[in-house]
Amino acid sequence: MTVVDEIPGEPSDTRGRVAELLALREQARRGPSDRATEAQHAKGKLTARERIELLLDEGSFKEVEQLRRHRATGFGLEAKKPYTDGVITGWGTVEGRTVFVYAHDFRIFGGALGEAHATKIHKIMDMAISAGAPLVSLNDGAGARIQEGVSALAGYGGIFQRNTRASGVIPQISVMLGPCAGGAAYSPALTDFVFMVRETSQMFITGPDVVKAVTGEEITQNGLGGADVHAETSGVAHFAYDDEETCIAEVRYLIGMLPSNNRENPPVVPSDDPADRRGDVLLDLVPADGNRPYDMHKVIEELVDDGDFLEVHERWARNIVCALARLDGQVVGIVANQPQALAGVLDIEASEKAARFVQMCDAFNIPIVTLLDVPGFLPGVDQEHGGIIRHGAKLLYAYCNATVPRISLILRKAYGGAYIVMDSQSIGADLTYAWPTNEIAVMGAEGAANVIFRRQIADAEDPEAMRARMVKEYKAELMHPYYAAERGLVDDVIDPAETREVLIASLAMLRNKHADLPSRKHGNPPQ
Ligand SMILES: CC(=O)SCCNC(=O)CCNC(=O)[C@H](O)C(C)(C)COP(=O)(O)OP(=O)(O)OC[C@H]1O[C@@H](n2cnc3c(N)ncnc32)[C@H](O)[C@@H]1OP(=O)(O)O
Repeated sequence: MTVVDEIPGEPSDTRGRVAELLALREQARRGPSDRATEAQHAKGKLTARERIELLLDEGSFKEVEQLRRHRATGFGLEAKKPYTDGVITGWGTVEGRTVFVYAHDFRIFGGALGEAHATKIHKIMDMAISAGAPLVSLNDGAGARIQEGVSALAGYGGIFQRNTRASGVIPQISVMLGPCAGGAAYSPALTDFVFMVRETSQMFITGPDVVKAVTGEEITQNGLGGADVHAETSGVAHFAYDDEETCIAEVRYLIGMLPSNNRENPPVVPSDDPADRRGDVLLDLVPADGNRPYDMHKVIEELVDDGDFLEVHERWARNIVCALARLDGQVVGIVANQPQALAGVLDIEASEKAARFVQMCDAFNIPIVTLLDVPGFLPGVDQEHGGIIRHGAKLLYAYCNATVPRISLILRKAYGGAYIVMDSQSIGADLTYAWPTNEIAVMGAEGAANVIFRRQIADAEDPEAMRARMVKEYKAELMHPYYAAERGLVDDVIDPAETREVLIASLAMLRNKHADLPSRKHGNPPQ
């Protein structure tokens, strides 16, 4: 394939040159062959350009290095030098705001990454960082291009380094739309959000063949690294959808909730939902009895603008809910215990999930609202041996480090370390509220009485009667709803129906909050 063969006009004048350019562009846009496009569609997948069209506002895409080709040799590569080199890069807009994008073209070398392909991605990442705009990768690639050896591996290194440098500076969103192996799976893991599509996208470090050779385990690609696995079990994916169209529409929705970079605030969308709307339904929705479950989603729905929220990691660690929503038009990150799953305890996965979310909110100037109804950390050998101490510490560290406005609200119980960790006043919450159903203590009354009145209970003629008396005494002394308010450890006890109004007024007061951390290279957070 040479340029000369394809010149439709006379190249010696400018019109001929322009005709040549248009022909080359058309060739690059079309891609390798109709057959390759049909094969891509037959797998239930869109082409890279079709995906970009769905992501960006109509007609806004500006491509960079469309005519780039590789210069690699060997293994027949000299004869196969397609334009774009298998990745389409550029920028456009989402709801009028600039967004950078790169999209692997699976029709070219299976979207595998060679040297030219990698440097195109490096360039667009550098542009996104300089311009201070989000970067979206539409991944459908087979990892390092085998024929290019170490050059391909080095290309990945350049991406990882830029992912890390861009972390907390611009939002980075990875959309997985095909089988992504090796390096193609690591870059997404460094980004803020990972989206996947069921059946057609997979992520793994080594595929099923290698797994079988090394461990003897037999498993399908989806069983090893499909969307459900990563959205429910591993926590690698934040979102999973049934088709590419819905997935990419949700990426657009998420972008609308995020600032373009860490120096901006998230976009405010004026809301018709009254700031002082009462939530009387909350009085019945949350049972006063701390042991009765309810769905925290319904509480969030009642509090936020128009009942709309975007749940992150919806199906992983369901005992904690992390969601982006708006209160009077302003984006907030909500972290809430879910009494409906594992009674809302904090365990290893819930701690990791919430820690990453809090960290993301803090990086991108999103105020955090924490809704507590937590019986404590989950006890057990598995949890202790699995490192609940260091995983729980991640959440503690993330909150302690966060300088965005932070408001916490205790709905019912908040016991022990979990109370402290979930944005208590003592670790820096700007405002803490409690409903009159709150119960804050080191532990539940039964457990507490068994420890501190052990001797009295053992020595009593009727130990059960003594235990009941001591539990009652402990509750009356320490577990009444105004114990914390009397000590200034919550700023106010509020009527649940007025929660929305209180949160909105508090956020408005905190809008210009400014807090500096001591100068340091970086912290050393628990891992
Ligand atoms: C640091 C790292 O990234 S290490 C990881 C290196 N990558 C890998 O080990 C993955 C190797 N590839 C695969 O396992 C499979 O190709 C899969 C799972 C990604 C996709 O499988 P399928 O959908 O069946 O596609 P298929 O295997 O036909 O590949 C499509 C085309 O891409 C090519 N291709 C696939 N992977 C690569 C690669 N890593 N390098 C170069 N070309 C590749 C195939 O040769 C094929 O080319 P052709 O159309 O000219 O025949």
